Amino acid sequence: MKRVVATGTFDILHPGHLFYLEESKKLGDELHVIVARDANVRHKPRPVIPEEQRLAMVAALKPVDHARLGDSADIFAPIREIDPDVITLGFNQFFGEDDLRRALEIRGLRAGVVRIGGYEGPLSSSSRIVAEILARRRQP
Ligand SMILES: Cc1cc2nc3c(=O)[nH]c(=O)nc-3n(C[C@H](O)[C@H](O)[C@H](O)COP(=O)(O)O)c2cc1C
Ligand SMILES: Nc1ncnc2c1ncn2[C@@H]1O[C@H](COP(=O)(O)OP(=O)(O)OP(=O)(O)O)[C@@H](O)[C@H]1O
Repeated sequence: MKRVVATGTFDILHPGHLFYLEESKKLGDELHVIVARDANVRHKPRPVIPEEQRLAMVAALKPVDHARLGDSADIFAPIREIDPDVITLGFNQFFGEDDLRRALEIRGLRAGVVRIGGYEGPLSSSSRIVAEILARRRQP
């Protein structure tokens, strides 16, 4: 049984998320998704959708076998529990492949790291969807 872990914020779902999760699932038998905690999203504006609601939507997607909220303090705690064969990074995730490989090795975790490509859709980005909503709803 080959386990794959995918991660992300998943604030306002779009086909780019689906593409990332489908490609991740193809790399193994069981796809586990770690959804970022609200408090841990500091590299961009805080998510609009609360963490439990983001988790519920991700868990309902076809390629996803298991989804959970991430740990608040140690991002490697869920990895230790799941013990995946592969961890996928999305095309725009800020973690570097080699940095992540090194961090796993230091902790004695055996997972390989694979970067998934980008999906080209007209509105396949949570922040672009938010920007589009703001632009369309702006009062004249
Ligand atoms: C291997 C790995 C494990 C992660 N585990 C957690 C976690 O336990 N808790 C959490 O809040 N975020 C965790 N994250 C971070 C987020 O899921 C997400 O990748 C990060 O916030 C980048 O978000 P983005 O998808 O918006 O670029 C993890 C990321 C990686 C790469
Ligand atoms: N268009 C896309 N193509 C492929 N993968 C994507 C796409 N958009 C997001 N992903 C991947 O899905 C996962 C979760 O993405 P995230 O929650 O950061 O959404 P996002 O749309 O990229 O957000 P934002 O626009 O705010 O940066 C990440 O691994 C990310 O790389």
